[in-house]
Amino acid sequence: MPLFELHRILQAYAGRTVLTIDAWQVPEGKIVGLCGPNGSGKSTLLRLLGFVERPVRGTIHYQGRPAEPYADAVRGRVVLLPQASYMLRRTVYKNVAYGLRIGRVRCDIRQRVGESLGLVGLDPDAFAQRPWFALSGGEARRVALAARLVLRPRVLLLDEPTASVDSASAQMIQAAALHAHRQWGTCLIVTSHDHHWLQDTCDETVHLFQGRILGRGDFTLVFGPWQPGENRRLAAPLGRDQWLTLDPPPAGAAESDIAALDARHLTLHALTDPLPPGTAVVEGTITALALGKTSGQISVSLTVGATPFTAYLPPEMAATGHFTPGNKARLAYSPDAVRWV
Ligand SMILES: Nc1ncnc2c1ncn2[C@@H]1O[C@H](COP(=O)(O)OP(=O)(O)OP(=O)(O)O)[C@@H](O)[C@H]1O
Repeated sequence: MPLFELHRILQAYAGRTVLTIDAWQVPEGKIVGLCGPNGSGKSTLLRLLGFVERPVRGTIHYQGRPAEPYADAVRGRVVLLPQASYMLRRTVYKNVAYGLRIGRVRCDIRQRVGESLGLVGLDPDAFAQRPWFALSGGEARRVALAARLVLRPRVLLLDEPTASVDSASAQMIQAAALHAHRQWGTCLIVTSHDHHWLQDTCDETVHLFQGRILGRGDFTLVFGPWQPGENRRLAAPLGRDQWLTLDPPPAGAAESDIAALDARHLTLHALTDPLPPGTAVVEGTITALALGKTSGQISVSLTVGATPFTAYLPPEMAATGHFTPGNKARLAYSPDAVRWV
């Protein structure tokens, strides 16, 4: 049975639709990443999954049953860490213990609070009695996470958990979330712009764009503006002498249309390699490599002009040593493999 099952979801604010998901399922115990540009609906989706907000239309089943915001079945079990987490005007200890107290969880509260602070790398002796205002931004973020971990939730929804914290705090936040996953089987659903972290950590990554799920995996978005190119194709300038050429959308060319290229449809080539027939090509500089946690797939980030692309590197090609950060490489694609969004 899926942990979450979304059916014909629509969310709108002040009459403006910001999220539409026809059908989507999240399996038990997984780590799912949500990525996509600003405003694509990631936080909105997390709020719906966290049952702190009701969709305008559609149903969300949790463990096979339709669930409502703040229902008993989800309270304390499905827990959201929002981007801007609110702290009670009390000590760190009281902030972390709060969820246990209001949920009347039977446990040794002092021990659990100490454990949770330890998990996020904060020494309970030094931090438990600190007032809420005597914390740095990174410490406050970790206290907010400790206040969720103390509940040992079934689902932990993390909205940009490592945004605007330093790398040491980010590592502690990531390690604490993974501890929950390993120790208690907590399902993690994480939004992040840190592509490499998602790649390293997640069983699957879902790409959102303009309030819709584009698909699983990595996509490159090309925003145009589109111009008439050769063979009745459209072309978008990417950089000096670099053009992405695509077949026009079926409804006709619109300058504002956005193209999505699935990383699975891009192939990487060294500059001297022959190219597959019928493909178009762009040349870029490799900026990073990452190894997918479950897929074992090596993903390569390249920039072509200012546009970041992601492609997958077959293991036999990795051994050639061509595809390392700083090197140039070519990306071949079939112009009819593109999706217009
Ligand atoms: N409470 C609200 N009232 C009105 N509009 C909202 C509200 N919350 C979100 N929106 C709008 O919904 C859209 C999706 O916002 P959301 O925060 O879900 O995007 P996001 O992908 O999380 O963005 P970011 O990466 O910037 O955090 C945006 O256009 C935003 O302005």
